Amino acid sequence: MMNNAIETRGLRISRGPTMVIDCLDLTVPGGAIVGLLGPSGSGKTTLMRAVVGVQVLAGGSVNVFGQSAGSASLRHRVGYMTQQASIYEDLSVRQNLHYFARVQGAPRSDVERVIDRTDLSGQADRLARTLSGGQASRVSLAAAMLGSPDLLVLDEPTVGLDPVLRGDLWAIFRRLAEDGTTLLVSSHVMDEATRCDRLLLMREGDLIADTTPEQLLSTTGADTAEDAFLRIIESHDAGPGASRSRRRSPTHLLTVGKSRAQRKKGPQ
Ligand SMILES: Nc1ncnc2c1ncn2[C@@H]1O[C@H](COP(=O)(O)OP(=O)(O)OP(=O)(O)O)[C@@H](O)[C@H]1O
Repeated sequence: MMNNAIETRGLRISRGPTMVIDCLDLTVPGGAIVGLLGPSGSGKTTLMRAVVGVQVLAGGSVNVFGQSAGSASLRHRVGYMTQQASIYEDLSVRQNLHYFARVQGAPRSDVERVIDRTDLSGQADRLARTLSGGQASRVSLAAAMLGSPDLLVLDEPTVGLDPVLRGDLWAIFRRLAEDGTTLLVSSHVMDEATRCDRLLLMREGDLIADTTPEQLLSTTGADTAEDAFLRIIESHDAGPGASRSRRRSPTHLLTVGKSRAQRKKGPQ
């Protein structure tokens, strides 16, 4: 039986005094680029931290390929690229990657493979501090790719990059997905939605839409992903006081999650 790449059930996470994610159910099948989109502060990083197993849970479960997130058996199957480039500035690109390969127990030969896959051959011997933002992002991505993980969790990998560099990174993501890697990619740039196979829209810790780029546009009638998301958010924010048909329209073909207030009212 094929395990889902990611499955959360009744997931609850508090950060500081705030319950950031409250009862999140999510299923992500493997082998695709899954966009995790939502405004700043909606809980994308928190969810990703739970998926890679570095976040304390207040309740519920997170499974990755059928194993509890963070378990030792997943160590080589999950790669994580954090929002901040985590590389040593006084080492070259190649030295950084040799260091991370050693820490992660990845084969030495992997270093040249990931340099090649991220188009860093021309910069391999340059000190990391001399790299542009786009090149530094690719080094972080290359480090996450060491050991050929089955799931790559990439937290806002394109933030701050110009459209050309963003396009280059998305081309790399697509090649990885074609080779069978599952990618969970967060962004708050809504036009990146169209580059994904599947979309999860988060808002204030809730999953408010689980859809595809095509479905997103066709069901909302919007011309752009940004407009479509705004329509979904408006519909969702109509809240429990709104009529059921109003709440579900125009996103009735999407899997729209219940808001926290709706969940507290119980099944409807
Ligand atoms: N270390 C922390 N302590 C307390 N609260 C936190 C902490 N980190 C995040 N939060 C809060 O948790 C909520 C979700 O934050 P999170 O970083 O997961 O959102 P995000 O969608 O990834 O945002 P962004 O797109 O800006 O990275 C926010 O309200 C944030 O203020």
